[in-house]
Amino acid sequence: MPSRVSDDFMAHPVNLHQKHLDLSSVKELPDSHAWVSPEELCSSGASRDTESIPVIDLNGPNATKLAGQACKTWGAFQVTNHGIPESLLDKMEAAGRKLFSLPIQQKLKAARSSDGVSGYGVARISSFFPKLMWSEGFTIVGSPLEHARQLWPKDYNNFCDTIEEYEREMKALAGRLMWVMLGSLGITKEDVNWSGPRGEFNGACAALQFNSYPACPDPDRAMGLAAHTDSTLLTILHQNKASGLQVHREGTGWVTVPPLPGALVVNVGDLLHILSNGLYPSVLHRAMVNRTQHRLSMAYLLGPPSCVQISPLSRLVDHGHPALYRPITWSEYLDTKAKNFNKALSSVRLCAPLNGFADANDHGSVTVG
Ligand SMILES: C=C1C[C@]23C[C@H]1CC[C@H]2[C@@]12CCC[C@@](C)(C(=O)O1)[C@H]2[C@@H]3C(=O)O
Ligand SMILES: O=C(O)CCC(=O)C(=O)O
Ligand SMILES: [Fe+2]
Repeated sequence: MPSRVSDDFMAHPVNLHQKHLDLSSVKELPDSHAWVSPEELCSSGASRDTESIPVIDLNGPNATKLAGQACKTWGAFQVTNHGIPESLLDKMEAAGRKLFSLPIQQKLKAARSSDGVSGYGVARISSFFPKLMWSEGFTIVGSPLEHARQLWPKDYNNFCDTIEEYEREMKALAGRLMWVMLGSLGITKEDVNWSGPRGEFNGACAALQFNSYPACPDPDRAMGLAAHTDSTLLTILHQNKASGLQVHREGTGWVTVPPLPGALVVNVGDLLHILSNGLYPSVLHRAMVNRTQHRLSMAYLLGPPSCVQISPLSRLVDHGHPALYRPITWSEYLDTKAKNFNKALSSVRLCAPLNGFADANDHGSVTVG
């Protein structure tokens, strides 16, 4: 997946030394990481957080209906009773903590290459912003073995075993969630031929992303992970007990998603937005940082099999509801995202909305700071 440094980034070159700062040892927010100036800070109002995304019991009798409502109105929900053992979530969190606490020189041995997807580094979307984010990430696509070996030459097996177990469990949960979410639209296994004979999404591609947000000396002026939508069908996110995830809703603004012990956050991604012909809008979200706690999150990013062209499901398309998006594969979409970032979804759109307003997901006007 080639990514091209954006013109915007070129206009704001970043000092390469600062690109790999050891954030946990920085005592004062450097200008390279200051998203908000002291003057702006005085005038910016705090968000109220009077409501948040629904919490859905996956084994509850209304799970399908509630998930459908949540996807339509928020593009996200939290799920409980999902069947992922808490001990596995704890093990993954510990694995992430161990990884990010390595010395920076060690982490850089597993650095993501400029044209690669896997490895250690800043968020891929960094190139679209003039300032750096207060975070570091580690992406796994396929086997983690090579990078784990570079990080822990003598002791990489534990990490790989934990990742493998987590991916297995997440794959099963992601398939189950897909059917809960699609089921609410009346979609059945026959409507999605690439889901396989038993609808297990066996050929699906996925990525795993660890995010680390060290405690920050000036959190109100920093940004953990800038506002974005995920280029996925769906994303299953686990956050540790430090809050920071916010989702955006039209008319409401930014809303915090509080960490609930044992719960997982489910986000609608751009490809499910396309598949549902816009009925489930992908959710704009971001991560904030805080002064005292180290925040960790891990995302399981589910995509379709690489050869599959994703387009609006034919059951959702008729005379009154024309297909709004052209067919596109996941890797083609990731390329488009790497070039166009938050304009990627509208660049795949076939016809402009009748009311003349922007696509529900075309968040070009939302301020990210
Ligand atoms: C499969 C994916 C999805 C990616 C790219 C690639 C691997 C890493 C994913 C993320 C994870 C962090 C946010 C994001 C915006 C980023 O910078 O890297 C995601 C991006 C996307 O959803 O577009
Ligand atoms: O850290 C978080 O809560 C958000 C992470 C995220 O959005 C991502 O990895 O795509
Ligand atoms: Fe995300």
